[in-house]
Amino acid sequence: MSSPDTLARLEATIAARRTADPESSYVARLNAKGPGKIAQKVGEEATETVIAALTQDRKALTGEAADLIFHLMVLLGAKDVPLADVLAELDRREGVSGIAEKASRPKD
Ligand SMILES: N=c1c2ncn([C@@H]3O[C@H](COP(=O)(O)OP(=O)(O)OP(=O)(O)O)[C@@H](O)[C@H]3O)c2ncn1[C@@H]1O[C@H](COP(=O)(O)O)[C@@H](O)[C@H]1O
Repeated sequence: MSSPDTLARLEATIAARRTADPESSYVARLNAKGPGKIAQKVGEEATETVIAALTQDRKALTGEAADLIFHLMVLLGAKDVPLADVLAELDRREGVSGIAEKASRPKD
C-alpha cells in the first residue's frame, strides 16, 4: 500500500541492494556503473517525464514520474544523501514560504 512510508521503504531497499549481485539487481548494476551513469539515467527519466506530460496521458506520466523518483532515489543513495535531508529541506522551505506569504499579506 502506498503511503508516506513508501519512499522510506524504497530508500531502505535501494541501500540493501546497492552491494547485491549485479546479475540479479538493477540497483546494484547501476551503482556498479557509478554516479555519472546514475545521474545520466535521472536526466533521461526527467526528459521522458516532460515528454509524457506534454504528449501522453496521465497513466504514462504516472509511470515516467515513478521512474524519475526511483532513479533520483538511487542517485541520492549513491551520493550518501539521506531522504530525510531532502524532506527536511522541503519542510524548511514550507516554513520559509509561509513566512513570505504572511509578510506579503496586507495588514488589517
Ligand atoms: N522501482 C524500481 C524500478 N523502477 C524502474 N526500474 C528499472 O529501471 C530500468 C529502466 O529501464 P530503461 O529501459 O530506462 O533502462 P535499461 O535499458 O534497463 O538500462 P540502461 O542500459 O539504460 O542503463 C528497468 O530495468 C526497470 O526495471 C526499477 N527497478 C527497481 N525498482 C525498485 O528497486 C527495488 C530493487 O530492485 P533490484 O535492485 O532489481 O532488486 C525493486 O524491488 C523495486 O522496488
